[in-house]
Amino acid sequence: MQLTGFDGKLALVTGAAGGIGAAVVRLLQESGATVVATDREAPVVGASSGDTASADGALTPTPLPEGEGLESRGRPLLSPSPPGKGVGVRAGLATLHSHALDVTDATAVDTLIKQIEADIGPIDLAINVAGILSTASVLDLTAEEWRRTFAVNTDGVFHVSQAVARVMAPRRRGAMVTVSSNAAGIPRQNMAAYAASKAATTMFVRCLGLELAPLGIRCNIVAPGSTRTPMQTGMWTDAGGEARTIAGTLETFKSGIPLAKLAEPEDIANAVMFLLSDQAGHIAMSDLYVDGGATLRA
Ligand SMILES: NC(=O)C1=CN([C@@H]2O[C@H](COP(=O)(O)OP(=O)(O)OC[C@H]3O[C@@H](n4cnc5c(N)ncnc54)[C@H](O)[C@@H]3O)[C@@H](O)[C@H]2O)C=CC1
Ligand SMILES: O=C(O)c1cccc(O)c1O
Repeated sequence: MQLTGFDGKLALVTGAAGGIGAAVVRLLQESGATVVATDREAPVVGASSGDTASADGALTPTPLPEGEGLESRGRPLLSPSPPGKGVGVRAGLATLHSHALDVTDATAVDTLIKQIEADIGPIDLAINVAGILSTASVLDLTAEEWRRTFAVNTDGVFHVSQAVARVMAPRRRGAMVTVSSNAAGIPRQNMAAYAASKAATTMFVRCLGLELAPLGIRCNIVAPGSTRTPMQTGMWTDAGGEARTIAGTLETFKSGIPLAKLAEPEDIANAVMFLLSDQAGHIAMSDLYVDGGATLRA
């Protein structure tokens, strides 16, 4: 099946310097969409041509000189990633813009979205990927860590989704996908703040989807399980990860997954692409689990 609906579209991605965000950006570009890739610091664009990609394919965040306009930050990506690795969308040249965006800052979110609409064009697709992991037992969790986790994972999705909804609503078209987590639905040891923040986000996106569906705007969720990105590998003690409250080896993390392997960032990005595509035209307010079956494991 060839996914369609991306050619000439404008997509905004948050958390684009991370493992999953970088994979989403790559697939969007390959599909012919113009992409505005954002992260706390502006992601380096063109990383899939090999100049700045790290071992896991994540874009390396790099601060940009101040005072540059959006257009000057965008440059065409001349070498799309190798064919065959992504979903079945048409490969082609696409423009990639890079911009710093801290999703916890509602004013910055609003300003950037207005700037994109004025300088580049109407946003057709928005993908919330930015997130942080908090690992502390409830007894140790500080109020500051709780607030910070919600500020990024929940408030951040609210800020971006609301600002995007406000520009999409009058046009009565568009699609949004939010990357939540399978932790949104299952209590997890030492993940109280994270899981609660994702549960709140998941319910927010369902309500958002309910309000926007009559306008023809589809809002959906992708719920990954363990995925091979810096967020995940940071917990592997055998891979030099931090000794966090939740720690284990790759084998420990695989053991809870019926498919007996971790997701790769592209597995998650493929699901995002499907939900954004024309082929998901009747899917709204849905959670798509991409966790190798972990959630329904007895
Ligand atoms: N890796 C995994 O096993 C899983 C990840 N997820 C979710 O997937 C999403 C992507 O995570 P990964 O790519 O795995 O992690 P990652 O750590 O590689 O990427 C997360 C990105 O979000 C960015 N970010 C953090 N705070 C931000 C802020 N205030 N404003 C803008 N950007 C900010 C980071 O700079 C980073 O580039 C997250 O929402 C995460 O919760 C969900 C389930 C499993
Ligand atoms: O399942 C996991 O391992 C996991 C790790 C980090 C973040 C998550 O959301 C997870 O579901």
